[in-house]
Amino acid sequence: MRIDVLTVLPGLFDCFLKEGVIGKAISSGKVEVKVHNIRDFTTDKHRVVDDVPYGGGPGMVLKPEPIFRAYDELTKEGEKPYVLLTEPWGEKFNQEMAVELSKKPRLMIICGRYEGVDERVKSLVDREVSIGDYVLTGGELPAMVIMDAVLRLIPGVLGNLESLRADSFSDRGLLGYPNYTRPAEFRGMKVPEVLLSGHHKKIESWRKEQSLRKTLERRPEIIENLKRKGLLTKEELE
Ligand SMILES: COc1cccc(COC(=O)c2cn[nH]c2)c1
Repeated sequence: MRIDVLTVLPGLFDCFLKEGVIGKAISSGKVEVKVHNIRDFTTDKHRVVDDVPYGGGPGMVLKPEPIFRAYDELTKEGEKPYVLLTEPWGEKFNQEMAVELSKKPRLMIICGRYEGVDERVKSLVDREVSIGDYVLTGGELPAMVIMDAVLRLIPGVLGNLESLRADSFSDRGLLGYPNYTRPAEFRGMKVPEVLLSGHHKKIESWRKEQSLRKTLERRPEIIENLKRKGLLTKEELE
């Protein structure tokens, strides 16, 4: 997968693209992520990327020209990217969308900022995406959240150990089961016996039950959603 990011603050991505699983996925060439400074696509001396809103009102709006110039330049060759725009009022990002996006050969993420982008930029956008109902100073962190969730789903990125994690749970948006590691007892708190039993079938069903119970308690709408989509097996429904 190739991802092009358009932002006025490219420096925010430096650590994210160097460290951890994401850093390895890029250095190994499994994925390609290029961060572009929108300012590099301005033509005026002051490299202006924003301007005051028509109709008045507070703040500034990201101008269309530099973004369109960047889009034209970056889409001259290769596959057309699936374009995301990060803004607070977009479609809510979730694991289902992460799975869908992980199958695209090429993404472009335009990071909103200030009061937002000029509306005409949306003619380039396939999906306006929000990571939550709150307002940040810029769409760069949401872009990193989206890339993190998407890139970890690319085959080979997580490596075989982690990818064996019961992703059939998180892929369906179910909450995770409790995790324990040594010691078996710590400050009087014991690890559940079943996890020490070595009985894999019992352990698997205990984890599934824990995950479903926690999801039903904290996020019943996820269970309802999965029921409606027929994504819960009948024994899971019991
Ligand atoms: C008016 O403030 C704006 C305008 C445009 C972009 C942003 C940054 O994005 C977010 O705040 C966001 C994205 N998903 N969830 C929150 C803020």
